[in-house]
Amino acid sequence: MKFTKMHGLGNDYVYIETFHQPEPSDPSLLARTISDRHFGVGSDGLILIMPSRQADARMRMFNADGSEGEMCGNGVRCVAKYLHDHGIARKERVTVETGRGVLSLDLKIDQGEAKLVRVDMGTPILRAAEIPTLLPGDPPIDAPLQVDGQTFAVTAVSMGNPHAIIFVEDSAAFPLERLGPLIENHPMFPRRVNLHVVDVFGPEEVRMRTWERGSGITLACGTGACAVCVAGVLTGRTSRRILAHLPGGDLQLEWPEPSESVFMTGPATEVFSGEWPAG
Ligand SMILES: N[C@@H](CCC[C@H](N)C(=O)O)C(=O)O
Repeated sequence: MKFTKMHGLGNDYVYIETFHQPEPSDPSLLARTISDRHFGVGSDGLILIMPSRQADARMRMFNADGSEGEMCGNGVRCVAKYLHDHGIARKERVTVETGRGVLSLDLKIDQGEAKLVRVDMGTPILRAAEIPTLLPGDPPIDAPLQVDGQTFAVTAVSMGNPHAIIFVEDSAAFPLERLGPLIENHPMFPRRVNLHVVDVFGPEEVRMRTWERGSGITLACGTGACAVCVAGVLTGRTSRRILAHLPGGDLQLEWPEPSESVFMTGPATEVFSGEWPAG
């Protein structure tokens, strides 16, 4: 089975395209084996690029633990790049069907290759029941969450997948490795959650670190950066257009109006291709 390794700001996935080969029989199991950084290719998960009746392609994403996520912001930029660069949809605007509907992506082409992608990520979901979270508030804004004897102020936002945002003084000092799994699996988040700790440098600039549901610490999270942009506006900490510094690099986020889409702009990079022995 042919695969391509790609990343968005170091958030790396193994991509398997099923336009020209059969779908893997058990993508959840394949995600677990192929993502292993010692015994597999090594990645934050697996992404399938599949034919779609509604869009140029359909994306399915699986975390490193084999669980399926509804959306992946860094992943969908790479899918758009793959569609363009590999000749499946050689256009400057492509559409991708995801777990949160059909998204539209604009590609910046340089010497025949897509380098930068701007994505219409759709409107954020702010109803607590649909995020889903049992935290107080609709949406929960700086709601108290007790973890390990401490209380954190948490804002919850869904971009199709669930996110919890905690604003802190110094995200670099936050014990993400220890508290990440406790918050991911907290009873307040019935479908688990992606956690982001954020320090605000100014109304238009933040720094963030992420613990991802199903994959642990990653170098970047696209849907998470969108959720941080929304949480910054909801809590009055940032303006509607921000630059987010993530461990793997920078993303630009924009949420023009409360009822409108969030837009994310960032790079997409292909690393190498190979063949995996079994599907
Ligand atoms: N890295 C992604 C998000 C991947 C899915 C997430 N771990 C989940 O389970 O919701 C991104 O760039 O958005």
